Amino acid sequence: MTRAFIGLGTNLGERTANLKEALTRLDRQEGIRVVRVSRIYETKPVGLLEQPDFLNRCAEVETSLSPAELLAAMLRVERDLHRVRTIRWGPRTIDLDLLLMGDQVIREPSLTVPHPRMTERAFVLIPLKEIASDVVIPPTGRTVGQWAEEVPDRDHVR
Ligand SMILES: Nc1nc2nc(S)n(CCO)c2c(=O)[nH]1
Repeated sequence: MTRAFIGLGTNLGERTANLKEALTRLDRQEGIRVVRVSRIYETKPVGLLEQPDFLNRCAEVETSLSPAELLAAMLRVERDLHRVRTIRWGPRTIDLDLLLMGDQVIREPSLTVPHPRMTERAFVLIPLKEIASDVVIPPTGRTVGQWAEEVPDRDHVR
């Protein structure tokens, strides 16, 4: 079993229901068990600024799947929640990002773990710190809590 961390985001439709449904569907998948979740945070959009505020949370899962299988399961949940990939960085019903997969470092065309932008994102680090403050982000050698201390725009996450 591997301990993985997933970032969830939504800024379209019934946002709270979208987050709840995504976690329910993830937990139902063979080989995935949701073991812990952060609370939900209201966050200012990063990237395309002219869009609705997001709700973000992070989840810890225990999984027997490979990283590619876990990512495929996450994409199925996005599709089932009618995630339409239209405008890059634009509004979405649900966005699932694979943040950490144990202490693995994966650099493949279709899969980069840890998530390449997670150390720059308050909307990831603040919720993640709540459930994984002492987890080290490879290969940086620094913990989620340490990265969260210095990430910009912490006040954009409430
Ligand atoms: N606050 C916030 N801004 C975002 N910009 C993008 S793209 N996303 C989607 C996640 O990559 C988000 C998000 O989840 N939260």
